[in-house]
Amino acid sequence: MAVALKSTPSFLQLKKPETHFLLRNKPLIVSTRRFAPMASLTATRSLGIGETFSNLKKQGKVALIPYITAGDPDLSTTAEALKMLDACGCDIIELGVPYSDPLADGPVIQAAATRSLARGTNFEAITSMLKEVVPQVSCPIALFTYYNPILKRGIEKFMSTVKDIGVHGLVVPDVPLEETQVLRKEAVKNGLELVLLTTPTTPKERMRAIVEAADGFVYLVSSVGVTGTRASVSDKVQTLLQDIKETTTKPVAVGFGISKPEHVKQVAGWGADGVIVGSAMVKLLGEAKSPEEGLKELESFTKSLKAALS
Ligand SMILES: O=P(O)(O)OC[C@@H](O)[C@@H](O)c1c[nH]c2ccccc12
Repeated sequence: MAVALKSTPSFLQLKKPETHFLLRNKPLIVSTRRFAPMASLTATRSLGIGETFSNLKKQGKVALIPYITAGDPDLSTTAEALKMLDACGCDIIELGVPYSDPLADGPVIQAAATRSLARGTNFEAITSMLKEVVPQVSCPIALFTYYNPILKRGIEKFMSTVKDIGVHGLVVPDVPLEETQVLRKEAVKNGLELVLLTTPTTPKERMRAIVEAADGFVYLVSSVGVTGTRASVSDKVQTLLQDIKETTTKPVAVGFGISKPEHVKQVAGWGADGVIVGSAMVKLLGEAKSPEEGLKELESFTKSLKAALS
């Protein structure tokens, strides 16, 4: 049963879509992992998002941040994909909780959510998979979910669950900026960093408020509309990056439409601290002839993006 939102999510209005993301960083060298034993679990946590970005910055490196949909094609393949993406040197992983109404997503990620839900993927199954996998992965994982499922579970309960499974972050694409406060308070209470999103149409003042409130890093959407690969990345991103960097020293990662090594190189060259790739990854994994095939294709694609950043 969906919980009615108090106000229309700003992201969905598109005229000034903002979304609030939360991601964490990973240590650059696994041996530098800092463990904070979890109260209720033996699970340990890698470095936070902000720390991972500063590790990368010290080495002049840019974060590679993939997004995949949990349970597509199935949860055991998701578990393998998380470990493989980590082994390929991804710095942060955005893991999507499939939702019936993914309005901010384009056709590829919508289809992935539909496939995953049709298999019966639910939040409980995802969290138990993550309890197993998080300790085996050196890079931080951020759970990506729409706002309704959080409201349905209750923000406090949801946040403590996310913390207990060792997840580092939370991505909520449709929470109105005005309601971020509550989410952020609970996130901070549970040691989670909330990354906020700004877009090409976010007014300067609003962008400043988002940047101010963002933890970890700022998510800059490269183009208006929904997620999905684009033939090229708009060179407006360069100016947008400069505008944001004039207002903050926080790291800025760029997402939407990025699907080739040359896109990754270009965005990194414009000064982005991180590059986010979703649909191109989801397509390889979810639309392959078999899960093994999908993992293989995803691995070589990820390596090609990683090579473009070294
Ligand atoms: O799929 P793309 O165009 O590569 O963009 C990243 C995007 O998938 C990921 O960050 C994401 C998945 N679903 C979202 C919804 C809103 C904003 C961002 C997202």
